[in-house]
Amino acid sequence: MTQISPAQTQDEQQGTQGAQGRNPGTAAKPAGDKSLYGGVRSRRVTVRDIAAAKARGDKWPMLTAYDAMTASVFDEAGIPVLLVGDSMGNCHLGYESTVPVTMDEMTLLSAAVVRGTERALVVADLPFGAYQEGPVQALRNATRLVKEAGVGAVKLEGGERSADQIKLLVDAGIPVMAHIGLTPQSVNAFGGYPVQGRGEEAAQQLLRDAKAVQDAGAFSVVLEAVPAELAAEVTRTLHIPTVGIGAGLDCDAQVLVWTDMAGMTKGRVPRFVKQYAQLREALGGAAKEFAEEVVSGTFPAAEHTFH
Ligand SMILES: Nc1nc(=O)c2c([nH]1)NC[C@@H]1CN(c3ccc(C(=O)N[C@@H](CCC(=O)O)C(=O)O)cc3)CN21
Ligand SMILES: CC(C)C(=O)C(=O)O
Ligand SMILES: [Mg+2]
Repeated sequence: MTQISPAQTQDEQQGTQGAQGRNPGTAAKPAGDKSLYGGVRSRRVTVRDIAAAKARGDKWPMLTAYDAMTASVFDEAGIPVLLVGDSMGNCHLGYESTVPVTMDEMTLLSAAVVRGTERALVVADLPFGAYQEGPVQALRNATRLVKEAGVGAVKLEGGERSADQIKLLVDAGIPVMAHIGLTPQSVNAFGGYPVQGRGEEAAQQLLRDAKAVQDAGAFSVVLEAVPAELAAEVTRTLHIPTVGIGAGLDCDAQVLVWTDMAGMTKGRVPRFVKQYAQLREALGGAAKEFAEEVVSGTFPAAEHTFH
C-alpha cells in the first residue's frame, strides 16, 4: 500500500534492525494497525514511520507492556508502538501509584519488553525523579534505557517545564515522546487525577506546552485527560502526532494501559478505558478450575502422567 523507501528496503535485505534488533524471523499475521509498518514488517517501527503516518493521516494504537510474554502477544497482534509505562508501578509492581518506580525497575522490565518483541517501537517512561533535576540527569537516565534495555525512545512528563530535558536528549540522538495534560507523576500536586485543560487559561497553557515539546524536538506527545475539543485543536496545530488517553477521537493515536484494556486491572478503571476482554475473570476461572481438579483428584489425568 505504501511505498518502501530505499533505506527501508536496505534494512530489510540486510536484516539490520538497529539497537533493538534481535530475534528477526517469521511473523504471525498482525491483526492490528498495518499502515504504520508501511508494508515492511521485518524490522522495527521507527520514529520516521511515525512521522510519515501523521503526514498520511493514518491513526495508530499504542499499548503498555511490562513483560516479554505479554509484549510478544501485542507485537504479534500488530501493535506498532509499545510503552513500558511507569504505570507498571500500580499495574505490575503493586505500588499505589507511579511515583515509587525506580530506574532499576524500568530498565529491567524495558529490557524484557524489547526481548519479547521483533517489530514494535519500544518506548520507556523516565520514572519520577529520573529527570526533574535537569537535562544532564535526564540524559544519563535515558542513555541507560537505550544502552542497557535497548529501547528505541523514551517518554517524560511535562510541557514547558521539561523542554530543556527534551532538547538535550534529542540532540544526543534519543527520540523523545512527550506527555502533557494529566501527568500522573504529579499526583501529589494535583491531589488526584483530575481532567486538565478546562477553562481558557488552562487551555492556553496546554497549547503552550504542546508547542514547547514540539519545538524541543519531541517526535510525538501524549495528551492525557483533556477535553476532546482542546485535544483536536492541539492535533490540528502540531505537526507531530498526538497520542490520546481520555482525549477524544481526534488525536492521531490512542493509548491504553494494557491491564485496563484487557479487563485485568483490579477495581475501578478510569472513565476513558474500554475493556476489550475480561482477562481477570478468565484467569481467575482457570485458577479455580485447576484448584478444584487438584483437590478432587481429577488432575493430573493419564495423558499428563509418565510411567
Ligand atoms: N491502571 C491504570 N490506568 C491508567 O490509565 C493509569 C494508571 N493505571 N496509572 C498511571 C496513570 C494514572 N491515570 C489515571 C488514574 C485515575 C484516573 C481517574 O480515576 N479518573 C477519574 C476522574 C478523576 C477525577 O476527576 O478526580 C475518572 O473517572 O476517569 C485517571 C487517570 C492514568 N494512568
Ligand atoms: C498512560 C500512559 C500514557 C503512561 O504514561 C503509562 O502507562 O505510564
Ligand atoms: Mg507513564
